[in-house]
Amino acid sequence: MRTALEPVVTPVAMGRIDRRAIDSGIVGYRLMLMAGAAIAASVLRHYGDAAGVDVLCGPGNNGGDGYVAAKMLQTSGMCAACYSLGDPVKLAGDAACARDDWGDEILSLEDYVPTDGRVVIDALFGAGLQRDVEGVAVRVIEAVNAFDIPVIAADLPSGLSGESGRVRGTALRASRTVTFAAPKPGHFLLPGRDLCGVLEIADIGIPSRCIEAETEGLWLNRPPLWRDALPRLAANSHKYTRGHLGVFSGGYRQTGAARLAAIAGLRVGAGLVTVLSPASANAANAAHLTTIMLRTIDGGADLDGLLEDMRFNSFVLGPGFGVGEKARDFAERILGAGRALVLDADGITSFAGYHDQLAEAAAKQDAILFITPHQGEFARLFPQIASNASRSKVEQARSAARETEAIVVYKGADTVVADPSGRAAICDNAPPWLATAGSGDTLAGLLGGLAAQGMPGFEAACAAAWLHGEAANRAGARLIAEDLANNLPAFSEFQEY
Ligand SMILES: NC(=O)C1=CN([C@@H]2O[C@H](COP(=O)(O)OP(=O)(O)OC[C@H]3O[C@@H](n4cnc5c(N)ncnc54)[C@H](OP(=O)(O)O)[C@@H]3O)[C@@H](O)[C@H]2O)[C@@H](O)CC1
Ligand SMILES: [K+]
Repeated sequence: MRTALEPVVTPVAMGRIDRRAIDSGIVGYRLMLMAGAAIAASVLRHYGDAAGVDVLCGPGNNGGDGYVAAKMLQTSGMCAACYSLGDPVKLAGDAACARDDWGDEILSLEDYVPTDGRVVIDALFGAGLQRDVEGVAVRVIEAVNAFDIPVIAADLPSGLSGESGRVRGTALRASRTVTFAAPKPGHFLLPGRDLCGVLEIADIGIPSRCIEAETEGLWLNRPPLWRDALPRLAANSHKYTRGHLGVFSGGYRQTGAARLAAIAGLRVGAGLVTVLSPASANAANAAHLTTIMLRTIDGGADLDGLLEDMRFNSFVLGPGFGVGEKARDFAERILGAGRALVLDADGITSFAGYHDQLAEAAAKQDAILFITPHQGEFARLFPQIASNASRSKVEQARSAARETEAIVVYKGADTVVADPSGRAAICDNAPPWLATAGSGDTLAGLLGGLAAQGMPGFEAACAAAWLHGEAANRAGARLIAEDLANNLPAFSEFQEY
């Protein structure tokens, strides 16, 4: 069974999706009934033997979901109590219908105290959170977090921005989050992912055509997004049809990073991989290389000579390379010769303050530039984008991709890939133990190896990030970077996902 692409939609786009569904004849309150039912079902499934449920209801439609869930749980025989933030008489529209259908006592949120054995439904704020949480809501959120009782969040843990995954003042820490129709960026971007607990995506009867009409080129990074673009071996494939990856080594004492990248590039399928080493580091590299070849590249003239061989079609520059003019010069020569370049680590830092020069080089015909910054490198290369904290990691990566004509792999436990056209994907499969020395070098090699095989840029970057996480999961918690390449899955395993 081949599963479909998984779109991720912003809260604003979700509002448009709701309106499309309602305009097509679906009754708005019906959506709220379905949303409340999904929350109630989750409570019964996971906490059915709790002593009771306390439903914390906000002043908007998120609160409405809470009243619906409370009614359904009460009808199922569970003891339910509703607490309102503000005067429930002021509720309007569907939320007012839900309050009336609840029809039982509504207590003030001021009077709520967490109670052992009971479950909390968090229906204070969802997609409509526009500003920092304040007042009694802060006190209650902090009390619930401190009490450590099960919390089921309606749509989003209250206080979490569905757009950016950031906390607005304070936020509840949920055990489970039930969202509706499609996940939001805040469910995957950190710290949001940690605050959501287990994420459930409930079908509330919104037709998929309404979701598809409003998706804005953002997906969860999963194999359906790129598996059809993976390199495929044909009976007549030979090593040169599988591409030739060149990985630049640093000096005598900085050679390991390049070898990690080179091994990953070979393991992911590049036909040939050559470590491009300064003469001073040849002995160190030669002592450790077998299948991977070695060639001396000291200066620009050596590199120009190598670039005359069109079979060298992809390069990794940066791991252990050193920061400075030489890295900039090499990157510009490679892009100028119309090759794929993965600019990583020192390669990225070398362009801090020279960002326009990089964009100019990336615009050269046939050049494909990948930039793979972690947070610190991103801030060095794109200080203005990074300092705009109101924009999500997705939006920041998109801006960086547009500005540099590059495919940006903005790394972290929530790696975001973005391309200049605005397509973007969020990765959620990286285990915490992937944060280890040499992990980034391996990712750069995977990407260089896929690019060498001619995989289109956006898909190659998404595949590299996902494979990197998958290999780490397979290797387990004692992972060191050397293990990653040996734990890559065969492509055939998920081509039929
Ligand atoms: N649309 C649909 O069809 C469906 C929608 N569904 C549900 O609706 C939810 C979205 O509902 P929503 O748009 O009413 O927003 P919601 O999250 O309830 O918050 C808005 C209220 O909170 C207030 N408020 C905001 N920030 C605040 C703060 N910091 N501190 C204090 N107050 C603050 C804000 O006040 P205002 O800013 O207007 O003064 C307003 O009163 C969505 O997440 C999902 O659960 C489902 O039923 C499925 C069908
Ligand atoms: K909520």
